[in-house]
Parts: sequence; C-alpha cells; structure tokens
Amino acid sequence: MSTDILSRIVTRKQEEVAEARKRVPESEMRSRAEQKPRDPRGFLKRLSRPGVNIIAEIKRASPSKGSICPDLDPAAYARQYEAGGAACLSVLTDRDFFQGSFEDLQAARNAVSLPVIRKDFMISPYQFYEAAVQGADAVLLIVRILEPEQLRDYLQLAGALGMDALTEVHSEEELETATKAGAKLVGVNNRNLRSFETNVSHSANMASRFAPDQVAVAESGIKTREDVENLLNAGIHNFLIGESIVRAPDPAGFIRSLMGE
Ligand SMILES: O=C(O)c1ccccc1NCC(=O)[C@H](O)[C@H](O)COP(=O)(O)O
Repeated sequence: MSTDILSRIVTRKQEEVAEARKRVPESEMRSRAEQKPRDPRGFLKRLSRPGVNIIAEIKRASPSKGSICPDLDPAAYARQYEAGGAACLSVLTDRDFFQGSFEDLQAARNAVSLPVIRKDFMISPYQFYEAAVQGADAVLLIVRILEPEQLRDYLQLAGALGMDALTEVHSEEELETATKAGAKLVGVNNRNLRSFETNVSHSANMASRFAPDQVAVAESGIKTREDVENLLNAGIHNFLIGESIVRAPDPAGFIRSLMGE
C-alpha cells in the first residue's frame, strides 16, 4: 500500500484541482490571488534566525500512522505552539489522506502571529493561487513529484505571489535538483515516502551536501531532545515536527523541552 502512496495522492490531487477549477475558474482564482492584500509574515526569515527553530505541524492523521488526533482544535494548538516558542506553523490542507483543510489553515493562522506553510502536494499553479488567497506565508514543493522545470517555475510563482517555498528532498540527487533550480529553503525528509521507513539521522547525513547559502530543515520522525541535539551537531537548526508534538499531553512544554529550555 505504501509503495505508491505518492502516486495515489498525486492522482487524487489532479482530480481535486479539476473539481476546484469547475467551482472557481483558474483565471478567477489567479486574479483573486493577485489582488489579495498580502501580509506575509516571513517564513524563511524566521528560519534564518540562529538557535533552534521549530516548525510545529497541525496534523490530524497521516498515511503512515492513520488517525493521530482527528478532533484537534487548530486554533488552540496554534496558540500552544506559539506559547512554547515555535518559529513557524505547518498546516496540512490535504483532506483525503491527512484530514486537513483550508479551514484548519485559517483557524491556526488567525489565532497567532507566526508564519504558516500550506503543507500539501503542489502539482498545479491553481494550488498556489489558492494558497495565496488563503493567506499562506509559504508552500511546500516536493521534488519527487515535480519535473525540474516545474520546480523552477513554481519557485518563481510562489515568490511572485509573496510566498516562500520549502523545497522537500529525500535523496542526494533530489537535493542536487533543488539546488540547480535555485531553492534556498530546503527540507530533508527523514521519511522515505515509498517505504515510510523513517531514519532521523538521514538529514544529519545529508547536511554537508547543502550549499552555503541554503537554509536546511530536518523533517519527520523527530521525537526527543536527543534527536534535536544530534541534528544540531550536524549543523541543522531548523526542524519540522508533527506527530510527536500533536500527541504530547502538553504541546507547549514539549516544544520548550525540544528547544532545550
Ligand atoms: O506522514 C506521513 O505519513 C506522510 C506520508 C506521505 C507523504 C507525506 C507524509 N507526511 C508529511 C510530512 O512531511 C510530515 O507530516 C512532517 O514532516 C512531520 O513529520 P512527523 O514529525 O513524523 O509527523
């Protein structure tokens, strides 16, 4: 089942975009995005600060773990994340595989002053217009599901709409593709999205491959202060963390402990 999860997600995304275009044509969505008064909170800027920066994720469910916290209150979680010292929020907006939504993104963003990434599977310009209309400060670009040309175009499109882009890689080849496309903010996913195998040392092992002007993020499977320290020792100080924070009885306290406070 996990072997082709990304293909299944991408196929469903294509259907979703086609359905959304019928409700609001692309020309209209684009014009809404271009006319939307922008108030970007600076996702990349926050992660360029020294110290431990945690992108804390609102994650109700996932393909690898099933249900995690289906009834979570995104505004309450966002407030806890901010109180705990998170640098940014990540909000999953995919409904079918993660039980996320734009409502979650809006509720979380409106509750705090942190920059927010729309965490989804971006395969069409339409989704960038949607993200801008929803007020997202950043979007995720997954190298494995994009052609190199598309990646370059989407990095530009995100910037033109006033959003930062977090480019996600898993392998060294994908990191090379991201670098050639000009990606500045790059996340290494510790989770292999084919097998779901997660190895927290994976991003540490890739750290030396980053260009000096790139900002690295370690993604997935981070659960303990020891994980964070090992990644800090490898030179990575930005962390995207979902499940362990969502499941923590006290998310704010847990974030503080991950930060070493
Ligand atoms: O989490 C999954 O099962 C998953 C499956 C297929 C594609 C993406 C997936 N996760 C998205 C993410 O990038 C994670 O939510 C994020 O890195 C946080 O990971 P974690 O701390 O392990 O919840």
